[in-house]
Amino acid sequence: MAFIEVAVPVPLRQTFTYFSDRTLVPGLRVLVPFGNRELIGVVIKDAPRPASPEKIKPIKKIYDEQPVLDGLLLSLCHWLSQYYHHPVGEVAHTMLPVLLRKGESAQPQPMQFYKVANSVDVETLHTLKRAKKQYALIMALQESPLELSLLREQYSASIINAVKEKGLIETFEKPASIEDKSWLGKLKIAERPVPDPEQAIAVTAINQQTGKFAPFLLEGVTGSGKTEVYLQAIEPVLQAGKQVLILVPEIGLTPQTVDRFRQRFGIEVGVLHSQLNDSARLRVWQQARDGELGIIIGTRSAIFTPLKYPGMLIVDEEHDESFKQQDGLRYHARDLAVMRAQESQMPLVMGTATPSLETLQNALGKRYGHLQLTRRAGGAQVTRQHILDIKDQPVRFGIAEGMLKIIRQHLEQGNQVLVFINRRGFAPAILCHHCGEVEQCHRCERPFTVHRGHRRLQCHHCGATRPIPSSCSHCHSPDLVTEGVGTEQLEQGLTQLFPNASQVRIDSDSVRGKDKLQQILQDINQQKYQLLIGTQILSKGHHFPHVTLVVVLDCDGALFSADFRAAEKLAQLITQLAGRAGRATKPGEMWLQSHNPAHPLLQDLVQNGYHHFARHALLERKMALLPPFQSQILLRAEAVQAEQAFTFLQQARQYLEDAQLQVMGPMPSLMEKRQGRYRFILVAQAAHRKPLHNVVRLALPAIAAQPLASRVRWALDVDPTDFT
Ligand SMILES: Nc1ncnc2c1ncn2[C@@H]1O[C@H](COP(=O)(O)OP(=O)(O)OP(=O)(O)O)[C@@H](O)[C@H]1O
Ligand SMILES: [Zn+2]
Repeated sequence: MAFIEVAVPVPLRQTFTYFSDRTLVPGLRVLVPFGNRELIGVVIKDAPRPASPEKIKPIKKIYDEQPVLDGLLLSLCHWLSQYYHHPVGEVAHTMLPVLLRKGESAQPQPMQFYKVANSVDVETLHTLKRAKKQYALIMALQESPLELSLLREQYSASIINAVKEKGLIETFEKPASIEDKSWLGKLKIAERPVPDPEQAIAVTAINQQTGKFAPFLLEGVTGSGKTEVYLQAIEPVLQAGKQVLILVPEIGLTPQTVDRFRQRFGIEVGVLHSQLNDSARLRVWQQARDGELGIIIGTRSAIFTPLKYPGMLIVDEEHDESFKQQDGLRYHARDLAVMRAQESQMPLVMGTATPSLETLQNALGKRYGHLQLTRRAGGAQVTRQHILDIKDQPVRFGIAEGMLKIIRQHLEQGNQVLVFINRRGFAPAILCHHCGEVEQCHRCERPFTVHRGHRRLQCHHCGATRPIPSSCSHCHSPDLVTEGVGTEQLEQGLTQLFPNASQVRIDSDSVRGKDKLQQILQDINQQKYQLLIGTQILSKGHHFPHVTLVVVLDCDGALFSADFRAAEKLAQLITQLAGRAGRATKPGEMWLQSHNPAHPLLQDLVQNGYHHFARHALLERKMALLPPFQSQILLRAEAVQAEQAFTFLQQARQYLEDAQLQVMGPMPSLMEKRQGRYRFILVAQAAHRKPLHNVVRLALPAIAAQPLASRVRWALDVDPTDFT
């Protein structure tokens, strides 16, 4: 009999001991009794013989023969649990694909596919033409057979059943086997551009470090050919039969990237993103683990993908906020990438035009190799940036007269214009013209956004919606007016102002659905649209060769934010937006509308660029004793009664008092109330990570044992990036 330590997915910072009739290797999944439930846990190691062995319960079931967390991932799991002060059982769960958390087999299973039945002839198909969806399904299957879960995702059960009953489709099974390194035989390098000198230096520098832990910041201005550097740097890695894992902010937003990798190497690329169904996700996980994929591209959680032959890690747009998980285990995928690269002894390339100050500081401090691309690829010119002072200027739909003129010029030359605004919806507020009352979400105490298209008000903080009222909720006057401009209104306005320019709106309301954005992006590059109106989505890595003008309507709000990262984020956004213009042969320009044209941040950015801004911002952070020169840990608490959340943090504060730490708060979060709960934060920071983490580690049990701990919602956030 053996005693085994198991990590169980419960919010307790410990492992639990069970017995088994045989020894078990770490990383296997087991079913264990826990209270009156049974839970799937992960074997951590052998446990010492407990004091009262008769009280130990048996392991009920062993799911795996091979560990689902290999040695390297298991040590990453321990590191995560330590560093983020998070229960190890929950960490192990987070690291696994959903189906494995639920107990599905980790071994590849035969897959059910559908194809068009052999007996179907043209005439039968003809009779289907009126049943449009059934017809579409048949046409799709005729192109290539589809796996069952994918088919279910795209077509309703009734449609699938209808064609099945008519005998038009039939199933077949694909065997479960996975072919180790089968991609290597198919690998062939498509024609590629000759790298310019800076690109060549970067590629060589990376390749000299093969087989070693070597983190690099690839700081390259927008359109400088960073992706081309990745492509050329991974070439020898793939040729040596090793795998490459690439993290990107959001694949839905940059489908072009995946295509570029596929086309360059002619092999299947494993793709992991949020819209993928659970079985497809598990399949990629298996293929990566068993060496069947050479390239895996995924979003944040793809950092947990097991690799049989780890060769290189790439984090594209490393500054992107989506790499930080904002609930549960609040990990930063970029920081984990550093850990993984170190464990597996491989190079890590973090690329961006707008490095986070954390990564930049590591590069400037020589902890990371620093590669720079200072020129745009293929002879494209740098986007010229300007500020338009709109004080006292007449404004229509949020656009100043002067700006309209500039837009008109670009449109008349047959070019595309991108207009950015940070707000979706019709207007960010609706208020009573008689008494001034603003319609607010009671649960968040913030104004409702007006969505004319849906005829509803929506709270952008909690999602609550209700019909647009016909009279003021306070004085009942029917005279309600909207305040400010959102994408919806801007679109209507621009249609009026430029009736001859075809336009498209791109925000999370207008591009719902999987392939819609991809289609729109294609249409944009085929010049179906002249005016592109949208939110942040438009700032992400897209290649728009015909855009020559980018207009930023309103960035003043961010200039006065209480969040110390607001300036960095704004500078990144503006620079990335500017990077969408002038990427090909035509020169591009960007105009920022502002009531504060002399603001030092805007001036610095426009005159000297992000490169200069970021180095200056680092000096400021240093003087202000802020990250990356200080480490922070944040304790958040929220409760229906503000008092409780506040008091909980105030009591917690006592346990954090230490000469080496600076503790700030409790203070209200930037968003003081959300979904009916009041929210407070407590920030602990220190110049060195170690003492900070030690104090927090010792304090946590006492904090968790406070009576209020069970009455408020609270969480710990290590290296926090979000203070809302
Ligand atoms: N050496 C080169 N010679 C010619 N064209 C190149 C070269 N390198 C890259 N390009 C082309 O330049 C364009 C921009 O390159 P790429 O998309 O790699 O830039 P990027 O730095 O990743 O851009 P961004 O960060 O702005 O998204 C692409 O169309 C690419 O094919
Ligand atoms: Zn709300």
